[in-house]
Amino acid sequence: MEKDKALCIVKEKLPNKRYVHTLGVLETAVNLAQKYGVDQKKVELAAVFHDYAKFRPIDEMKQIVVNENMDDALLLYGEELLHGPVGAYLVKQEFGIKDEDILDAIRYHTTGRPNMTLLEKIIYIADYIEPNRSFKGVEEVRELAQQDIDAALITSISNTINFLMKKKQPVFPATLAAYNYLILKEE
Ligand SMILES: Nc1ncnc2c1ncn2[C@@H]1O[C@H](COP(=O)(O)OP(=O)(O)O)[C@@H](O)[C@H]1O
Ligand SMILES: [Fe+2]
Repeated sequence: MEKDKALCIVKEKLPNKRYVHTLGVLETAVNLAQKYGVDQKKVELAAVFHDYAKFRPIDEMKQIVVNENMDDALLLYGEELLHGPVGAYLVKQEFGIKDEDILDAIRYHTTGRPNMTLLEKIIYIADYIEPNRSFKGVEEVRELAQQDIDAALITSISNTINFLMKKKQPVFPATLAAYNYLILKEE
């Protein structure tokens, strides 16, 4: 599918603010893909569709997790975790996007996981640092992303874990595993 067609599809599904966020992720991800040498077409589709399912009814997303035998843990760590895996499922079903690299980047964009592909890392980081984001610590990750994508990932994942812990919210195990994987690899 062409990027412009994908953009038309998500524009219909997302409120304007989320669509503008998606455009920011697209621009940032394409930039990182050029820097790190990742297929531009794959990065474009993964970026445009990453939040495709964000505004689906929670019950519908939970039903898909159950019916499609996805990881049960997705039902236990907060509703925010549903839209990645469900989005990957829906873009395959509805638009015939079968490229597993693209689907994985959509699937894991919220939680991360150990041993992420470069495409997954780029979507994760682009989601975190796109120009419309303005939270404490974002500038440091923007700078790291230009030097060392793994360093950017360690900082953003660690910020997210800290953020969840401060609010006494549960942390999805794959996110902790992603952090450990990156730290152990550094040594
Ligand atoms: N590892 C995690 N475990 C549990 N909840 C998480 C985790 N990572 C992110 N979240 C929740 O998901 C929200 C962000 O989802 P994400 O897909 O990264 O962003 P977006 O809002 O752009 O869709 C966070 O605000 C947080 O509440
Ligand atoms: Fe998201």
